[in-house]
Amino acid sequence: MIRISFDRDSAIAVGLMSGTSLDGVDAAVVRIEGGGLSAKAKLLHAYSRPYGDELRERLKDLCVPERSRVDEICGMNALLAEIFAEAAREAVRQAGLSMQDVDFVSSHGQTVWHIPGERDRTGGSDLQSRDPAAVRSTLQIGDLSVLSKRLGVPVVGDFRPGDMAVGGQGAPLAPYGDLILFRDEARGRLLQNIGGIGNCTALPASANPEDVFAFDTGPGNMVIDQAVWLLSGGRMTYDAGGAWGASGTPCESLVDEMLKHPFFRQAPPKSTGREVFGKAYTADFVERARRDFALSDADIVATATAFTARSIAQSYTDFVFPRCRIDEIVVSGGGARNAALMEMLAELLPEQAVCSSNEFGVDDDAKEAVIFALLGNDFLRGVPNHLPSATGASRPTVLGKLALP
Ligand SMILES: Nc1ncnc2c1ncn2[C@@H]1O[C@H](COP(=O)(O)OP(=O)(O)OP(=O)(O)O)[C@@H](O)[C@H]1O
Ligand SMILES: CC(=O)N[C@H]1[C@@H]2OC[C@@H](O2)[C@@H](O)[C@@H]1O[C@H](C)C(=O)O
Repeated sequence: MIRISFDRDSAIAVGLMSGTSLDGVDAAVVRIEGGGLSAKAKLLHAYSRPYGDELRERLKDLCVPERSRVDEICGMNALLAEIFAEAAREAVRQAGLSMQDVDFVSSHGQTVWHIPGERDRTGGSDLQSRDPAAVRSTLQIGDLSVLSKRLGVPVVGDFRPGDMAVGGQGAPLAPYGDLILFRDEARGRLLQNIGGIGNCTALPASANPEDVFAFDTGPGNMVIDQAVWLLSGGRMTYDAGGAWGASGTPCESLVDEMLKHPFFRQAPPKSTGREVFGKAYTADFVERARRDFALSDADIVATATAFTARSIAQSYTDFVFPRCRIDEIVVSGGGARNAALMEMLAELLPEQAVCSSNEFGVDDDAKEAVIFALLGNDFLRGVPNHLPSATGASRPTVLGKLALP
């Protein structure tokens, strides 16, 4: 086995995360002490570089098979890396550091497609006749070599395929970092990230790695964002502060119907994405809301918000609360800024304190970027950096790939 030598106890890393909401790339400059589950991370600076409307729409289309083009995926792989490099450089500058101070960058990349499990075994053991669109696989773009050559530092990335190669779903990976950052001896914590997709990590009090479980709860802001974009004729990309949603009344019977989607019944481990709750899903939802329920625009946004809140709460009732005691729900991701959504969640979950990860010293916007810095740190130390209990992998293994400058 090749083991990369990484013998320093403390490193400065930049974690990069471009998530499913396609709002931009988050960069976290982090000082990491040690490695593995006892690593300590201190966020030195968080920076987000937003994507303009044109780039966001291009990226959305790349994630829709009918509109996606292979030449554009190829080019976007290089282009996004250039954009990530600019974001990393700016984050480091704003932290008062220079690239010479940075030991490594660790990049999640941008997911364009994700097939968490084998859907179709047609062809059986004859590999050549298998349907490739049904093979367990995942694609994150933002080329690691381009990033490394531009920044002049080693870049770790492409974490998900390694988990799939040992039978996992390639997601969620954040629970490993949640365990490092939020484990508590006395209190059971549920970490809820609300990005494009919603995902939660259950950390029972004094959890060992095998006690942690995690899964995607369904859409995070994805349906709200897309509804807002459609209803505003492309002028708004999200519901700032949840104001539009708060001005309407949710149609609970439509939410009841939406919660019948098979994803919500599926037991964890499970993951989802833009393939399921993307543009087409929301276009159908908006059309039905108008045609069958005669909802106003404000009521449609309120209904999308209630759908997100109830899908999260229902996931806990079905899959978390029967398994372990939870005292606190710690929300991170851009959804923590949607007051209407946060209020609905607090109302649906009266037994637990619902708070933001900011209260634990982890910037709610930067949490995932910090976690990817931790994953890169462990890759360089040869330490397994995922939780098979969360992804369904058959064994712990070291995830990631390395590009050198
Ligand atoms: N002030 C705000 N008010 C309401 N919503 C907001 C606000 N700021 C951000 N958001 C929402 O948060 C989203 C971005 O969240 P985040 O950056 O956590 O997602 P992501 O990392 O791209 O997604 P994922 O975690 O699913 O990969 C935006 O698309 C928007 O819907
Ligand atoms: C394939 C993919 O990119 N999945 C993302 C996405 O965004 C949220 C949710 O869906 C989660 O499964 C995952 O990201 C986080 C960081 C994870 O792996 O834990």
